[in-house]
Amino acid sequence: MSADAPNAPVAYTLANTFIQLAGYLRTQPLAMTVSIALGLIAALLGLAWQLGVVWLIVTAWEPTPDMAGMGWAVAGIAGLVVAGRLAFLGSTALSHKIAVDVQRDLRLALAAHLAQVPMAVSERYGASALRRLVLDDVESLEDGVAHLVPEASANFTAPLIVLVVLFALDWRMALAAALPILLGFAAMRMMTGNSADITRAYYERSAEMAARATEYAAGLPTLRLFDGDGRSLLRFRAVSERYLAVIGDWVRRVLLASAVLQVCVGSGLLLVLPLGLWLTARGDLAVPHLVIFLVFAPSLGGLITRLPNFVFRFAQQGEVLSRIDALLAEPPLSRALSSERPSDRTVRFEGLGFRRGERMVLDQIDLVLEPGTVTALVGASGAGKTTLANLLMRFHDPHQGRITIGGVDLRAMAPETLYSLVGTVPQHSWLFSGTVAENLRLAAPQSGASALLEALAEARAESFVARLPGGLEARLDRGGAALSGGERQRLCVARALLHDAPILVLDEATAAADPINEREIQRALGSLARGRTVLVIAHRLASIIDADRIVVLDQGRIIERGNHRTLLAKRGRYAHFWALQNPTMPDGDFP
Ligand SMILES: Nc1ncnc2c1ncn2[C@@H]1O[C@H](COP(=O)(O)OP(=O)(O)OP(=O)(O)O)[C@@H](O)[C@H]1O
Repeated sequence: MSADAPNAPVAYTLANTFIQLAGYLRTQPLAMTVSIALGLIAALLGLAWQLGVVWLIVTAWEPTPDMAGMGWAVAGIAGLVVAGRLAFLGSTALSHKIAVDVQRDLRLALAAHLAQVPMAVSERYGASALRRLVLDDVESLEDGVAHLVPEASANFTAPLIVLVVLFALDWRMALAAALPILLGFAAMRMMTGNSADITRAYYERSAEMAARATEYAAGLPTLRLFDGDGRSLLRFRAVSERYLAVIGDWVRRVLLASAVLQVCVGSGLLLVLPLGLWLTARGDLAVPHLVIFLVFAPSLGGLITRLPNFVFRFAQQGEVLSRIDALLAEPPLSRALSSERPSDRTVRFEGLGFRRGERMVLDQIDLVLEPGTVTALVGASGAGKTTLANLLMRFHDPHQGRITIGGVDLRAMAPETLYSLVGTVPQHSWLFSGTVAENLRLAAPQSGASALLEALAEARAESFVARLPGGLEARLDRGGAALSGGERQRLCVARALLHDAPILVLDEATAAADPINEREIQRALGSLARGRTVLVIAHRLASIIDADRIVVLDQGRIIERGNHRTLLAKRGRYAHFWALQNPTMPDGDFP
């Protein structure tokens, strides 16, 4: 849901965002009601002490002022001021507490939602945008929840009450007091245009800059080698300049608008004072009423000076909320759960098709992975191997056909069931910031230290983990950046061993390893694969010559299948790949 229709009136923007923000607060209705009520009480106490000031002025004007009464009034005013401040502090303290809870719940909701939507969604957003959304955007809601909702309730209610009371006292004077506000509104609207447009442009440019900065930092080693003339720096500069242009435009408009506003606010008394004196001289306005107008008319001016700031902050919140809502509105993978249990561990791809845009990247795939067998996927880059493996892990749902395990469609299977059946050692071994043990227990939370060490030994990772300071309790930061690619991969093999899923997806699991590491990993994978149903993607054909079945993909279709010997004998695409990778091996000389 968009926070703001294009060119929507300011009041619509404010009300819409207010309602959206309030929607996020519905989990804490009592706390929020108390916070808003305290804000209102603070505003009413503010009006009350100003009325006290009116009474003091009128009393002091009398020929024989009531000195004792004035003394009490001063004490009362002081009390009201203090009580007003306390009520306001109570309101914001409570709203800050609510903001922290709302932010925590929202981050958890976003993380949980991201785990349920197709991977295509996170691919579309990109890591930088998702990080901004979950961290920065949710963080910036603090302003909306902790400040804007209670402040807006108080700051707008009090002037509205004042306006109603002033109109009840004397409509001509009230109109004179309100006229600068109406002029100010109109001028501000003309100067700033649609503040939602400005904040959207601001966000887009700053997101572009963040993405470029991340890309620049990540690509520095490559850029140093290839970018001697600093072209990429120039590109980054162009992005920064676009960002500065948006800020410059905004500052110019705001400066002009606020100058106009100051004039309007300053002119408030210019109308009220002469009109009031004239009406009083004619006997049309009582002196106490004149004093009320003189005291309260400037507070209406105060409202309008705060308004641009409120409008901008509300528009900013509206933008943030629309981004968060858009992500939460991404439909999750379907969960048409079936009570049927998989009858066995046979995996079937039946008439499978998957599109990227208009292009079929997998088409008419029929394939059976028999329990306890190893099936290797082979094919040129872009043939669809990773996509097929990802579909088995249900990162996406197929557009045609289906995948079943033991006769049950993946779409009807509870995610817990699916992920207890299917494990993986991914292409890019992923470790999170935490200890080695915590990383391993992600797969099997209940495992004791001895089970972890056993898995590490089987994954040929025991000796390098023992060398880390703290061993199992050694901390891994930045995705395990301090480890080599092969070491990270062996930890992932250990994690997969602990996961103990009967079906395993291996995506180029030895790609990151040196020859010694590779031998170690092959051994580790050998133990991992034993007795399991394995789907392996391997570019190096030497590592899959013992596979029970090799499937050759080309542009999303299966073009050959068989074992190493039968495929070589066929002298088709697989034999061609083999010859390319093993040029020294004579034709027909099979290992
Ligand atoms: N996120 C994406 N968005 C759009 N197209 C994609 C995306 N990921 C993959 N593709 C396209 O889908 C097709 C299949 O890609 P896939 O990664 O499955 O191939 P692959 O055989 O695993 O290639 P490689 O061996 O290079 O990893 C390719 O044409 C690729 O360009």
